[in-house]
Amino acid sequence: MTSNNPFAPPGPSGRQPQYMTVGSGSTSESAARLQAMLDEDSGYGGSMDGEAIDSSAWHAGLSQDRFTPEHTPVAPGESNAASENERRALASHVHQLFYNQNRTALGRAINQTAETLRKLQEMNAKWPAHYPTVQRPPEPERQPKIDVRPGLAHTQSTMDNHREKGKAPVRPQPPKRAGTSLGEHQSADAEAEAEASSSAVAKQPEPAPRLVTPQLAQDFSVLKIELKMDGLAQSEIVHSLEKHSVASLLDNQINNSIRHLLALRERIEDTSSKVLVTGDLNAGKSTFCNALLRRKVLPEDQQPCTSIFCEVLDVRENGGIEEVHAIPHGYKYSRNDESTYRVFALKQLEDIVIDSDHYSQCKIYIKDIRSVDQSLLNNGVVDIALIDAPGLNNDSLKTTAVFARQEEIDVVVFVVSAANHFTLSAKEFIFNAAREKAYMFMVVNGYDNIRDKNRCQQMILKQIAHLSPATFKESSELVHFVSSNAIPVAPAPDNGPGGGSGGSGSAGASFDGGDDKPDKPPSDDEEPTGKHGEPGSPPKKKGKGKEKEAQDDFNELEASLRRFVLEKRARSKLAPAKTYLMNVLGDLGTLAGVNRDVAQNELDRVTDELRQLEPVFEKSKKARTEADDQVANNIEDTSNEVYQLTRNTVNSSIVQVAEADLGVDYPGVFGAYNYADNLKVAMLNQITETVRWCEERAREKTVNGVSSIKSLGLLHLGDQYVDLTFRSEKMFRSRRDALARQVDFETEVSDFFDFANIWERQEKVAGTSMAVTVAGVVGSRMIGGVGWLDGALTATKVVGTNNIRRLIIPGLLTAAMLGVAYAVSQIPHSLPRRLSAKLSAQLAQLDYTHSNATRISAEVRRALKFPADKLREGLQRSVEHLQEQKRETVKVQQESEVARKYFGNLVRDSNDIRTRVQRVDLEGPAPGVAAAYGM
Ligand SMILES: Nc1nc2c(ncn2[C@@H]2O[C@H](COP(=O)(O)OP(=O)(O)OP(=O)(O)O)[C@@H](O)[C@H]2O)c(=O)[nH]1
Repeated sequence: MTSNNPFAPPGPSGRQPQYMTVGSGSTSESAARLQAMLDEDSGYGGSMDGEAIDSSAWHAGLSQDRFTPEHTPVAPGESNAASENERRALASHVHQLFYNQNRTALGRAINQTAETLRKLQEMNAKWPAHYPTVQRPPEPERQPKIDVRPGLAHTQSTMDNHREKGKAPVRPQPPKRAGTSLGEHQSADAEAEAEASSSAVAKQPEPAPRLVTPQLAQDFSVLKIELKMDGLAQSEIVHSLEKHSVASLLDNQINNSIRHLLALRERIEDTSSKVLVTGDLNAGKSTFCNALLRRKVLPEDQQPCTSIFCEVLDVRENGGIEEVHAIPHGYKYSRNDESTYRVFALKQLEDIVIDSDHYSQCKIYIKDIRSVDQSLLNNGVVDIALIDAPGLNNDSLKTTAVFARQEEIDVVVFVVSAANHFTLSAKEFIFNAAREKAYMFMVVNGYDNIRDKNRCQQMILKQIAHLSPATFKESSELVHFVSSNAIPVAPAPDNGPGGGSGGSGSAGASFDGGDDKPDKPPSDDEEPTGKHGEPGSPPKKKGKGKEKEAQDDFNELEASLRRFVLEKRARSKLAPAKTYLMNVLGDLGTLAGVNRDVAQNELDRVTDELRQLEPVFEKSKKARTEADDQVANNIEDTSNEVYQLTRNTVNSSIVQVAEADLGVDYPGVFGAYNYADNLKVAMLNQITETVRWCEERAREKTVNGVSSIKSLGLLHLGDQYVDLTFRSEKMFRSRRDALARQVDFETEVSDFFDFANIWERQEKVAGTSMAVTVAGVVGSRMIGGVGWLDGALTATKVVGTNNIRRLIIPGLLTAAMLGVAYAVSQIPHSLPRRLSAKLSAQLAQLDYTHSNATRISAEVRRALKFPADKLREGLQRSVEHLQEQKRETVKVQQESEVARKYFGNLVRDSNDIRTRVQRVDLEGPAPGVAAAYGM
């Protein structure tokens, strides 16, 4: 298409083609302003708290979804050519197509985003995501969920004061993943970002583990975690939260987000637009609604009557049946479920609207008697529902305010009495609603009653300027001074809502103005009615009657309202979805980016940790084996050594006990037996003492052994080695005096005379005679009891036959005496030997040496075994601990690997969806339209 195409917009067209204008020619400029106004409307249609619609690029164009009726009311003198109408109809269809395309694209994006969020939930359950906390600046206004009305600002400042004044709360130890958060291991980007930030931020206390930079936290809009706790700053609360708590908060947030996305999907799929008509009691709301419908549907009365919300819908939505569905309190309306409402005929409406005791609202299905191009309800493009609200008074003010905030309310029409102006309730309502919906459609009704119309306009506009500056700015388009009762309406159904301005019965054709028109015909000197406040706006033709003027004004209002509703629809339905999607996907991207980096950091950290852990683990295993061997050897060597030492020492002690100076004095032959007993005791003591000495040595060796085990422990376990107090005195507590009981031998006479030994000894001793020898021999025989005769014979042999007779008697005596004396004198020498020999024999029989050596070495072994076992346990524990650490680290490594991949993909996916959402152009002309019109 070229610029000379027959559909080219007439007149100088800026960004707004003229053929788009609905209504009189005089409104095109206003319409253009409305577009500009919509550009700036950041609150209207916003469905979420704080949800901002970035409409800076908004401009009116072909893309705008608007009703282009075949017989659009036009200003006098404007061409209403068929081609114009066709073009408008065509444009309307194209716009609808474009709207549908956008709606489908957004619907698909919503599904994908919800699915992505669900997957994030699953991931978050396995790998608790790191979450940037909201580190709110101290200004009270930054508190998003707290009323921004100045009066309430102190709420937040109190919290901050708490934070400043209160002592810093004790923060728990960081969770395990501490080292991996960007707060500590910032990625290059995050670092650059941190550097770019103010020094104040840099001076902030060390970011807590799971926090990322505050800047990132600020970026979050939808998935922001809001926490409130008295006296604690947000960040401090999150600081103190364990990672699973953060994860469950995020999970909760995701749930909310998914819920909201589904609500948005429902909303964009909903083809209807709801217009809430509210205002003071008796302002003429019902009359206004009836005028819009050109039919007397709602009861009008001079006294307050509407006390429930009455929603007027097109009859097609109820299968073509005109009726009223009254919804009792506590029921959620569902048209297909008759148990949720009660059905009444239209004529019963009068009774229903006042019955607020039983019903909360009602749905009125009516047939709009006007044609599709004139009808507001049945306009061929969008299903509009008109909601007549109860007059604002103390009871319903709150309810209406809540109602007005509902997402499905696209437009609020405020009806104010021209005579009464704004009441306190009205002001309060507008002030509150202005936060949600920046623009409001104002209908100043009952204008016919006003004589000084200029003054009235000025006063009302002044009030509007104060109450809703945005609306005031566009007052020419949004503020209308009309007389609703001047509009001819079709009569009420039989016995239906009575009173008011029932028309002649020919719908939309009769302009008789009704019975109760208070106006008299205008006089020439009367102020002209018409658009207010527009400099240079042409005065109304004076020749025409007031009725016609009032109808023109109302027509103008209708055109503006239709524009407002239809144009708003695209923004109020699609824009919140787009904005929310952009926000949530932006958040997802940020969250994913942060977590991808965290996962990467974590992966790097654990990989590094594993690299370091591997040799430590191997070393620990080796140490365990080595120390095990060393300890075993230590025990073996020590106990063997102790065994040998004991054995040798005790053996030699036994052998030498006879020679040892036992300190027992020989009291003489008469105390020989005592001497023998004492000797025995002394010998036993000597041997016992030797054993004790061995035990002492064994104790020393054990102490050495224990300390060498300790050094092994310290060497291999370091700090983890648990030192044990070794109390060596507890060793060898028993069996030390057992020997005396075990050894049991009697001293015999023969023990006193060790002849064999004496013989040996006398040869060595000088001066001993043969007689001694003889005496010894004889004596020994005699004493030995072998027989004295043998001894005598032997002596004969020795002495010789010749001397025998001479020597026999004295010699024998002497010899015997000498021998006995000698033997007796040898008792101190003989007895110890004999006793020691006997002792030795008995000890040998008792296996004394071996059993003591075994006992002592066993005790040593036992004493060493305890610390050795402890050391082994410690080493084993250390190995197991390292093994566990390794297992854990490998697990974290695998999880981080998975998380890194997942979040990497999430970054990509969320960006992809976001790009697609971004491409959904709610602002510019549809590409098809642009092409068709050569734009
Ligand atoms: N003169 C004049 N009277 C009007 C106009 N609009 C409505 N009225 C009358 O004002 C009275 C109240 O009108 P309603 O439409 O019932 O007012 P309402 O705001 O719906 O009242 P409630 O729903 O009870 O709050 C009726 O008697 C109407 O006929 C108007 O533009 N001019």
